[in-house]
Amino acid sequence: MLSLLWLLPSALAAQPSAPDPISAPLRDLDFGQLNFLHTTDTHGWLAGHLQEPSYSADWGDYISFATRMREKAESQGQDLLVIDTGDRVEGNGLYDSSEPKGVYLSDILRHQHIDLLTSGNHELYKQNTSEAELLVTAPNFRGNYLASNIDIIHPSTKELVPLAPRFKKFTTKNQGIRIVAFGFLFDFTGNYNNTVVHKVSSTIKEDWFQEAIRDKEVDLFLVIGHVPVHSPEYRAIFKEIRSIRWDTPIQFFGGHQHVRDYAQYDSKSFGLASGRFMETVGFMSIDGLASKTSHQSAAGPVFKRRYIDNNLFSYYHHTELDQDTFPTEKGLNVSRLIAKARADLRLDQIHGCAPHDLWMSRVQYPDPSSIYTWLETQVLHDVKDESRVDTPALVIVNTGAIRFDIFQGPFTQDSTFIVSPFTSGFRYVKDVPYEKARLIVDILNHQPQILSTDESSSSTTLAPLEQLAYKEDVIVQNRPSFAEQIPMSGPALVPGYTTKDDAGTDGDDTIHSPITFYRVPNCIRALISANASEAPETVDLVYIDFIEKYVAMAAKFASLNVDFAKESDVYMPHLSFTNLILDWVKKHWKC
Ligand SMILES: O=c1ccn([C@@H]2O[C@H](COP(=O)(O)O)[C@@H](O)[C@H]2O)c(=O)[nH]1
Ligand SMILES: [Zn+2]
Ligand SMILES: [Zn+2]
Repeated sequence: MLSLLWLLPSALAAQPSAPDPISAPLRDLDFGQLNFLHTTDTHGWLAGHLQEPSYSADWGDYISFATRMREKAESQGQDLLVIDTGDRVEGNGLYDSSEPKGVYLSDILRHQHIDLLTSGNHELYKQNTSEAELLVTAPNFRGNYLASNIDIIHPSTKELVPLAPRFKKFTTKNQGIRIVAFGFLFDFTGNYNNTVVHKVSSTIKEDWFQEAIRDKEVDLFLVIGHVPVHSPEYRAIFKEIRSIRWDTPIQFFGGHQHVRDYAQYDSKSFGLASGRFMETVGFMSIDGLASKTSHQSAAGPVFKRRYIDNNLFSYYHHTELDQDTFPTEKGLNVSRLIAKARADLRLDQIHGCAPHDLWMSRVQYPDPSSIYTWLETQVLHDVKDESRVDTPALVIVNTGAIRFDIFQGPFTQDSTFIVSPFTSGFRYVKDVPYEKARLIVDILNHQPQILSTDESSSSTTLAPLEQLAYKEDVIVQNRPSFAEQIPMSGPALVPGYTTKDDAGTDGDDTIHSPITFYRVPNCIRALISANASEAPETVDLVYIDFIEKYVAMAAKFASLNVDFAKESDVYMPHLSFTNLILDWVKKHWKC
């Protein structure tokens, strides 16, 4: 059923700086015997989106929402489980700007009751991040953190141990549904060497997994993971469980691609992916399941999904509450904790003012409003190593290093990490023929999205297109909105998510008008030369160090005979990509 909800004035929202009111027609949620709320790829955005009304609820509001939803489910004798599938870190000042990183974030995160959670790839890029998962996050959610295919070298004992239990069996409180749950990470290879990510295909052949799926007292297999729902990894897990249990329902929750998506594997197996950056709270319900005391319904279980826009107005609607009855004491306290953390970290400190919006994929590239054109024509021209000042350089950056758009107006301490949180610096190889350097960029750009959304290939040659392109149409279609405001002259639709998935086009709770997105290349480049009108013969080939492996592969393809391990060196020591952008903003964008 659709209802029109008038969104309330910002004064009523939890954050003092929450954006102006919007109105939006909403689709309702259908509760079932077993209900789920799902977040993924929150990347530190626990304060919500301060500049986008559609996504302006914070983690405190989400705590109130989960509590009220659980109350609603339980009042009907049903169950509710809260799931998170990783990439909780890197991408927002609330995580990245503290010293050490993450101290405020983990203290905020732990207040949500999460029934099952797992790790993303971002938890594993650096040694201290994965150790914080082992020593802080997993204990904070004791018994609920699962790591079916991740081991870590314990910092005290130096032994390789599972990051968390491999799986868990439990029975739901109200319905008595017996669940066996797993927690996977996709076949990630970019982790620091203190962790081991076992391939999904070999993990599912291990004895513990084989025994777990042979358990006959199971009403539902629950597979949560930082894995795209349309992926070879989830397909393999589905097939393995099905080969043993032909009839048991399987619910998957996934992430990593930052899209809303829903996969149907068979009539009793579905997977939900719930976007990114606290824009989306995924909702699933299942009805007709067997339990300790009842049989599966004759017609089979019914699965329903909904993608909830993360704002108070959706929350009020779905809980049938209002600004007086919705918030819980705990939720309000967590919103205050977030506000205090933001103040301590001075996240509203202004470094400069953007003269206009700069988009990642809302405009075609190149374009004066493309963030990549801005980088190529302006920011990257500040990449210059003092010791190489007289040598032309071709600078290569992966577009995936940029994580979010820049809105016109203040560029804050928070924006610094929202736009690019990565600490990678630059490296270079000298005396590269200019034509070969250009060819390397062309080769990189003729590959699938290896440098933007996926690093699962461990191949030593450049992978063929099909190998890495996880359902690219989904990546392009189900992109997030920028929630631009339409003037309040009636129930006009707000631009936003218009998701198309395996169940159709009715998944989003909020009915939006669509937004067009454009593909961007894997890499951009800028030639830095005193004599820009003339093509140099040779250049310093400068690249962000995160992509060295790919640059080296492309160089091989371009017949450039360089041993990157021996012949590359640091360029502009101590400069991270994040700081390059920040320094440029401070210098050029006066308010
Ligand atoms: O140091 C880094 C780390 C990551 N990236 C980019 O991010 C994606 C992975 O992010 P997800 O949130 O897991 O999708 C990776 O493919 C790179 O494009 C980076 O540029 N630098
Ligand atoms: Zn992510
Ligand atoms: Zn990821």
